This record gives sequence, structure tokens and C-alpha cells, in this order.
Amino acid sequence: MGTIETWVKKHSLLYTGATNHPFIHSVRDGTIDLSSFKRWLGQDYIFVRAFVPFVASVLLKVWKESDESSDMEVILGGMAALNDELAWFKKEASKRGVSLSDIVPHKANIRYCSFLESLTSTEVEYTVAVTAFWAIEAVYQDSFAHCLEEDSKTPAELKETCERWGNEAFGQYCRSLREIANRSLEKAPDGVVSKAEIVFLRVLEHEVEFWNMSRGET
Ligand SMILES: Cc1ncc(CNC=O)c(N)n1
Repeated sequence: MGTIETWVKKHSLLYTGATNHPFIHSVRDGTIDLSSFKRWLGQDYIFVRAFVPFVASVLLKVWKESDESSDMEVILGGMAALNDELAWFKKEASKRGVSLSDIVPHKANIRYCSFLESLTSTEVEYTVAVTAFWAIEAVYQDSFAHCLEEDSKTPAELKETCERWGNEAFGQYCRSLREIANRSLEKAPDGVVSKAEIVFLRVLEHEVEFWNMSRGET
């Protein structure tokens, strides 16, 4: 078992809080209201726009710090997928009558985006950044995969959204990121491993806050 799997077990309460949030339950059982979904959509578009430069910073670190050449391809693949994703947000927003240019970022979103920006610093080690990258992607994969399970009652018009992150290919990509993070953590000094664990926990907290915000609770 890798370090990441150990941390997911050790912090299972928080991990489950982020991946089995009431927002996701409401998608899964079909009780979500349209206003929450639209709020999530607009805010997540803003988040993803901040996520792109974060991934760019990970790409820079992989080039400078990683000794495994396949790492770059996985991260570059993730980056390329974000181009598609931004186009999807625009299409989805226009379909639902959400004007993306008028979205005001919520406080929880601003805090999360600032946290991402802090991780772009050259002072932040590749190991720490790639752990955060894995965690951010994994929370969405696990969350939306729940909405596609056999017994889920996800409304037909939300299936496409859930498939975006809940699909098997995205699951495989997350496992590749986890392997990359695990291998990097294995070689890292204790101080860096401790920092990565804290960053992992911060990501989970921000994700919980993001779902809370999407429910209109903050
Ligand atoms: C708040 C949040 N966390 C993770 C993701 C998934 N990564 C890229 O799309 C996302 N879109 N939004």
C-alpha cells in the first residue's frame, strides 16, 4: 500500500466528507435543486480557470524535479483535458441560461483559488504539488462516480456532468496521478512528506467548503 492509500485510511472521515457530501447525495438521489446546480456550475468554471495555471506550475516542476519521464505525459494529458472542460462549462452554462461573465466568485471559492495560487510558488516541492493535484482530481472522480452507481437516481439531465468526472478513463487518470504521487513521496525527505500530508488535508477541507457553498450554505 502506498503513502496516499495510508493517508486516505488515516483521514477517512475527512476524505468521506469530501467525496460523499450532501451536495453529491442530492445529485445521486435526484433531490438537488436547479439553483444549487447552477451555482455550482458558475463557481466551478471560475475554479477551473484558476486550476489551469496551477497545473501549468506542476508541469514546470515535473520538468525540473521529476526523474520519471512518463510523469510529464500524464500531467500534460490532464492539462489538455482542461481545454475541453472549459469549453464544456461554456456550453453547459449557455444551455442552462447561466451567464459566466457575470459570476461573482464566492468567498469559499476565492479562498480555494488563493490556496491553489500559493502552491504555484517555486518554493513548493514537486512532491507536494503533485499530491495536491491528485487529491483535487480524486475528490471529483470519487464524488461523481457515486452518482453513476447502479442504484443511483441521478436525473438524466445531470448524467453528462457526472460522467465528465465519474467515467472510467478519468478514474484511470486519477490512479496514474496517485502512482506518480506515491512514487515521489517514497523518495522525498520526511519534511516534504509531512508538508504533502498537510496539503492533502487542506485540499479536502477546501472541497468540503466548495460543496457547502454550492448548496448555498455559505
Ligand atoms: C472544486 C473542484 N475540485 C476539483 C475539480 C476537478 N478538477 C478539474 O476539473 C473541479 N472541477 N472543481
